[in-house]
Amino acid sequence: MGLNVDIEKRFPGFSLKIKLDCAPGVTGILGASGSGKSMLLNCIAGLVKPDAGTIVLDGRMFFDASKRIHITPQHRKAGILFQNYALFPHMTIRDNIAFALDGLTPGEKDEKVGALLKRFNIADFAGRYPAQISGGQQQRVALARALAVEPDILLLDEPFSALDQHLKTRMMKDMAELLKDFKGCALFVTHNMEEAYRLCARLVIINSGRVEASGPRQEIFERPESYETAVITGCKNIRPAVRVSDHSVRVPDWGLTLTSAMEIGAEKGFAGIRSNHLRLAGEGDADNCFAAWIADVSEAPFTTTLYLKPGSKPDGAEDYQLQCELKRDQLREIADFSQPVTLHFDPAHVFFTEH
Ligand SMILES: Nc1ncnc2c1ncn2[C@@H]1O[C@H](COP(=O)(O)OP(=O)(O)OP(=O)(O)O)[C@@H](O)[C@H]1O
Repeated sequence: MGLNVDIEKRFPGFSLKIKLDCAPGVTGILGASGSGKSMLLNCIAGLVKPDAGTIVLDGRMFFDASKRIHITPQHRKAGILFQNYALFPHMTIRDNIAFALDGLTPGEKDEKVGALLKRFNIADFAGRYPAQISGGQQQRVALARALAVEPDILLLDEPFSALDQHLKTRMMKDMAELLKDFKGCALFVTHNMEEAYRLCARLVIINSGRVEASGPRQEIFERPESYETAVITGCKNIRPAVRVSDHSVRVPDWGLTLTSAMEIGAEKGFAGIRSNHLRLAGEGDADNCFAAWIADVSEAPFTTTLYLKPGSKPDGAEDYQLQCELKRDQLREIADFSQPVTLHFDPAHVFFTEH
């Protein structure tokens, strides 16, 4: 059971070559802009035809280039939700939802659409056109339409990116509920690490049309195996490093030798620590403590990021090499800090990737 993709698609200047096996559940797809995430979803949905390979869902062949099998999008029973909602502008909300329902009597159709309108709290606008409702309401209509076909697979391509923060939080909660009840495979493309972490049990990292890494989300975040995986999952502090011993690495750019709880296997690679794991040293921190100067400070509603230079005084706000993200209440404690501050690189969170 699950989704098995092994495809190639070539364009001038870009090629997608993806091999991927997804178990039922939510798989997050992360990757830089232009890395091929939407193209992958479009191939699975049947909107783009690969040049070679196979796509199989729960044993059903969607696509097999060698046997010339290419099931139409309508017959794949994929629930698709794209970032721009893709509602038909000339159809009412009710007709948009009913559009994909084949093989039902008018009575059955009405009953089904009525239930979806109610479930997604959009019954009041059933007779309006997409341009006459808000972005959040449009997104709920698109979700209702995606679920109308009772999909075997859900393909969600940055579904919240056009929503404001308040709506995004609400939709994310609704989506989490919905995905909990969904028994099939769901692929969820996002650039947002919080969304990826909250909604996805597993992650696939796409880099230049290839699978860079895949695995349980915690593993991917805690122990990225490549520089690209670390950067794509949002790591701000990662630099070339040289192995010193089984558990220590030298990072020349930072002028530091760090201890890591993880065993360091290769001679050369990259050492990193996520900005939320880099802390100001407290009592009892002994290993991995180093002096650093604050080059700049950036405040968000609940967090503050310090831009730091280890060792010597910075020449200006841009002269920093490390980022340390603190919660607001932590900041209060350091309101009177004197410089340089002492940073603590928790060995449990210092990771090392091979080249
Ligand atoms: N029809 C096409 N012809 C040629 N190249 C294309 C075509 N469609 C997409 N591409 C290219 O394929 C690459 C992957 O595009 P895709 O939309 O899958 O990226 P993405 O990872 O979804 O990006 P984003 O995060 O910005 O949405 C891009 O470089 C894009 O320019």
